[in-house]
Amino acid sequence: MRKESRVPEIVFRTQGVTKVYDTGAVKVYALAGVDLELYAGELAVLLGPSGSGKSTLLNILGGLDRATDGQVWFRDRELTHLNDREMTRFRRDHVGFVFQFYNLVPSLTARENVGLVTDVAIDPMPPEEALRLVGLGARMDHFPAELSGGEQQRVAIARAIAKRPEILLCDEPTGALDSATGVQVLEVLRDINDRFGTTTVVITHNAEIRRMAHRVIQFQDGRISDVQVNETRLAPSEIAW
Ligand SMILES: Nc1ncnc2c1ncn2[C@@H]1O[C@H](COP(=O)(O)OP(=O)(O)OP(=O)(O)O)[C@@H](O)[C@H]1O
Repeated sequence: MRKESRVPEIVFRTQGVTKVYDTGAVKVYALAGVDLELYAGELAVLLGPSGSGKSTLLNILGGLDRATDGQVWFRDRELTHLNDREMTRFRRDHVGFVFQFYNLVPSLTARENVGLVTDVAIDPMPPEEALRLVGLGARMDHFPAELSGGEQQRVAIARAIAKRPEILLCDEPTGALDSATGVQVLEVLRDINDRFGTTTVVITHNAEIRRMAHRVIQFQDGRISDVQVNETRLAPSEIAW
C-alpha cells in the first residue's frame, strides 16, 4: 500500500529572529538568528544550556516580547507587524502559557483562578471541565495554599487550556517539582496534546523529558544547533529523572 506523505501544517515560522539586550556597557545577543518552524499538533521540547535563548524565543512566539530583528509568523499573520493591542488579542485568543512558578491568585480557589481566564475568552470551556481534564475535579474549591506544587501547576495548566488555545507554551513546567510530581504534570501536557492537538512547546533543563517529544530542538548561544525527530516517544510514566 502506498504510504501517504503528509505535509505538516506550519503554525509558527521564524526567520532570522534576533533579540539584543542593550544594557549600555554590553550588548547581549539573546537570540542570534533563529529560523524555526513549529507544526500543528506537535509536542516540541526545547533544550539547551542556561542563557542559550529558549525563554526569549518562547516569549517572542507567545507575543510577550518582540524580536529586535527578523520575522515571526503565526500561520499567515506576521506577528512582528502587530501593534500592542493586536499582540494582546493574539495572546488572549491563541496562546496558553505555563510557567515554572504557577502564578495563581492566592485568594481565589482553583475554580476562580481558572474562571479569571474563561470570563474573557471567546469560546472557553467551563472552569470545571478544565479542572477535570487535569485531574482536579475533586479539588475545585481549594485555595492554592491547600494544594501541592504539582496540583497548583495543574491548576495553572487548566487555566491555560480553558480558553482552548491552539498553542500551549510551557517554560520549565516541572522545574519546581520533584520527579514523581513532575511526571504527573507531563502526563497532563501529553494528554492535552493528544486529546486536542494543541501545539505544545516545553522548555526544560531535564534532558530526559526529550523522550516524550515529537521533536527536540536544541539551543546553543542564541541559535538552534540541532533538531531531532523522535521515531518512538515515551509516555511520561516511562521517564524518570
Ligand atoms: N531583560 C534582559 N536584559 C538583559 N539580558 C537579558 C534579559 N533577558 C534575558 N537576557 C539574556 O539573554 C540571554 C538568553 O536568556 P534566556 O532567558 O532566553 O535563556 P534560557 O536559555 O531560557 O536560559 P534558562 O535556561 O537559564 O532559563 C541570557 O544571556 C540572558 O542573560
